[in-house]
Amino acid sequence: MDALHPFVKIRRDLHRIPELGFQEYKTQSYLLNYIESLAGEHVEIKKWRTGLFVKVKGTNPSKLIGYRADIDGLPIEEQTDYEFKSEHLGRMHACGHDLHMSIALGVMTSVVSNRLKDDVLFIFQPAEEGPGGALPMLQSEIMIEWKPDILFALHIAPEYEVGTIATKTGLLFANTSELYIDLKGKGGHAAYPHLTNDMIVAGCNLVTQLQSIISRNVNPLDSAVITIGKITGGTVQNIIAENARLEGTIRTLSEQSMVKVKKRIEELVNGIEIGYQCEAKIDYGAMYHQVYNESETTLEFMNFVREQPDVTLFECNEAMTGEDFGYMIKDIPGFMFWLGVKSDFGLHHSKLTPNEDAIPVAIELISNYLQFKGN
Ligand SMILES: CC(=O)N[C@@H](CCC[C@H](N)C(=O)O)C(=O)O
Repeated sequence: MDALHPFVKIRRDLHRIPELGFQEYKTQSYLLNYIESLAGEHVEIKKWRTGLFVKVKGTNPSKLIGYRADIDGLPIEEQTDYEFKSEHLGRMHACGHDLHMSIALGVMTSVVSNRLKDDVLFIFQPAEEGPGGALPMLQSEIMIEWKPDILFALHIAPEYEVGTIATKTGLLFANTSELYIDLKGKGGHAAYPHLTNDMIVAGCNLVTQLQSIISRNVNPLDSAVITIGKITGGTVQNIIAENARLEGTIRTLSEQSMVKVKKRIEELVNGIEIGYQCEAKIDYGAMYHQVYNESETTLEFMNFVREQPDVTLFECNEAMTGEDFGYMIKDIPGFMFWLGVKSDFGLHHSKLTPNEDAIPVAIELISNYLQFKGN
């Protein structure tokens, strides 16, 4: 039987211990443990909340190249058949951050043993799924001092075969905003609806109305999404619900559409308040800036990928996914790309099973890219 690739083993170790945003204590300690085993005078480690900055010094640096990997998991009960399944009840690495971390550790190992001329900053970022670690990390004293000259990141893509690298210049990921709507009416006996204001009925009606914003208020050529992923409300089956809460997310390709969608949400919620004689509160939670790939660095990377024997470049369209990495490359030139990991189940699914062959492929590609870019 073939021995397990060392970074596949690391991915599996990390897969067992998914933690939510800003609670990544075990993850941080696992990463630290590994990175300290590499450490020498050329490796400088700084902790930032539950994340890490690791600088691998070059031999004669003229720039700092940044590479970011996100580290948090999701509130999902895993349903894979893995023998290395999540050990944390109701938590899962269902967005591939376990692969993102193991690939970054593999690249770091290669850069430490094969130093570049330039410095490389590895950023292990907490809370990508929410409430967002990129912006506070970017504003931290550490990153102000260690501000990369260029910066990149990857995201696994279950829809592409292993060996596919997909990206484009310009807009890659949408603008996002979380959406929380609390409704408060008047509860009462299930048999006396005329004496109550039922927030289950109001909430369901609102969910349906929200869909009309996308179909009737947003230019069809400027896509947007409103997804309500969770509804809670009521107490038991024979009591009319006094409260309901809708939790969702808004995605838009343009920043103007985000403003417009929010304005329409507020108008419709206002209508619900009047129509159902209830009180409503809207909270937008975390918002992420779009991921916009800077032309020069992206084109250079795309040309580099085209020359590599084991990978194929695919020029993809933009996606409605969000990523707070968008904040990091708002002012620092850089890019993000998709890494093919073919899985029958997609991102945020309880049965996501990325093909681990993508791990060595990515480590080799990124290590070679860094040798090309940083020497
Ligand atoms: C790559 C990915 O799946 N990212 C998440 C980011 C979530 C941002 C925030 N919590 C929201 O829901 O708006 C995504 O769901 O796209």
